Amino acid sequence: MTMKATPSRLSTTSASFDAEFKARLHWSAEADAAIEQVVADILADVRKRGDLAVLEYTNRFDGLSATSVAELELTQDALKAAFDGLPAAQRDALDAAARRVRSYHEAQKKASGESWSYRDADSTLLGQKVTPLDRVGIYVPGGKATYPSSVLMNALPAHVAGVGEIIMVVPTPRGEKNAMVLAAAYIAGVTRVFTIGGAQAVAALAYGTETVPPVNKITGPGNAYVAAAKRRVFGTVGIDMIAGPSEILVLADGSTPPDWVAMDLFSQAEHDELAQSILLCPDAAYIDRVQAEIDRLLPTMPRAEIIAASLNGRGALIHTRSMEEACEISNRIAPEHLEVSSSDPHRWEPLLRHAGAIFLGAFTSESLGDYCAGPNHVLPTSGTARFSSPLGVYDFQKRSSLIEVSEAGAQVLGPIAVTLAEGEGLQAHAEAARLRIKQESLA
Ligand SMILES: NC(=O)c1ccc[n+]([C@@H]2O[C@H](COP(=O)([O-])OP(=O)(O)OC[C@H]3O[C@@H](n4cnc5c(N)ncnc54)[C@H](O)[C@@H]3O)[C@@H](O)[C@H]2O)c1
Ligand SMILES: N[C@H](CO)Cc1c[nH]c[nH+]1
Repeated sequence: MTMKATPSRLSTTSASFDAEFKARLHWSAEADAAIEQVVADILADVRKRGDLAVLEYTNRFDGLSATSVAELELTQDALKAAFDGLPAAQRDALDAAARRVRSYHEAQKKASGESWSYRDADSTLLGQKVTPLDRVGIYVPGGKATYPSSVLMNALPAHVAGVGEIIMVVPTPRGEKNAMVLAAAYIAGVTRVFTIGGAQAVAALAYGTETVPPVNKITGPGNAYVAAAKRRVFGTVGIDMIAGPSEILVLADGSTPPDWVAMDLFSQAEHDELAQSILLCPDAAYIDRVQAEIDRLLPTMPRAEIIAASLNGRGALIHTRSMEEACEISNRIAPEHLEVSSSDPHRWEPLLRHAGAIFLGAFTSESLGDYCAGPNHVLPTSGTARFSSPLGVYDFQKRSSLIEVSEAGAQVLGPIAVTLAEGEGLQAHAEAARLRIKQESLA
């Protein structure tokens, strides 16, 4: 039987558009009660039984027969050996990608990640001290594909931030270790690596076990189980964002070759059956041509089954009245990746407000951002780009306010604080400020 991928065809002029659009829109782990229940049970079990539970789930879900979690830790020698053993082309590509990702994040740190302070005229000092996190856990997915690029995207900004210890987890289904993943961990200076994944790995990092140290924050992308687990451990640890199944939205004016657009839609669909690829375009004939390219190209794809499941289940080709309307719908979707496939991308960019990353112009395939453009590929999904940002150096830092009030400053601030504290009925607050006000200022 020939496999077909026919994303839903919608039109904004149809009376049923809003309902159909809503039905297609966001997948969310919250909506999937079965996943939520499985994840809640795994988290509780790991919290209670530690290593033993991690071991059982890892053996069950990843098809291993390990006898201890310690056995699942990789040594630094193993990481180096993987790097040394790579074919030169792979080593060079990893090095080149790492250089670009590092430079981008160094620039990001300079722009917004440094401590700052200033003094008032009375020499009171005010500012913010930025400190790196002590220990972070980075999740590198590994169930349906392997992600050396996600090792770099997680670990390099952590390094640039100055994080003390970087603990990486990555599932290795059937015990198959990917040499590029290990080599990327070596290049990016990861401190410890455990070959565990899913909700059990998130739990181990959040609560700690006999073998896996507890971390301050967990970052990184993953499938629906990982996304649900991260959401649930928030509060015990920090998390970066919800970075679940991948998404692409292509906003096309019809000027890009349709096979380029079809392949860009495939590029995210091939991650996961739950991934989402959407095309928005005011030209119905162009949408037909993209569908024809989907039909032509699908049989050539090694991951055709996953692509077809994703496009049939969650994909959409949406005919809009205009590019302006396409931009407005894109803002409602708030996609992880937004490609502006237009001959005049800068005309539309100012209209676009919500997206994890915006790719401008026909030559900017989203996949270049996945690997080596420089910005981070760990991005918010499921509409969370309305309030979340790409993973960055700032995720691996925290800030403390700095306040040093001079004696003169205490005379200015004290009376204000006294009045407000008394207004709140908090007498000790008022007295603490009053004690520092000189008698002559009170007179
Ligand atoms: N948003 C982003 O920034 C971004 C970046 C890269 C990848 N991704 C996404 O990451 C995901 C990677 O998913 P993956 O599956 O390849 O790897 P993964 O590592 O996220 O998940 C694999 C793990 O899921 C768990 N699991 C699988 N089936 C289970 C079940 N029935 N019950 C309990 N646990 C189960 C297992 O523990 C397994 O080890 C994809 O959805 C991809 O689109 C997102
Ligand atoms: N597209 C993913 C983010 O959703 C990142 C990635 C890694 N490798 C390939 N792609």
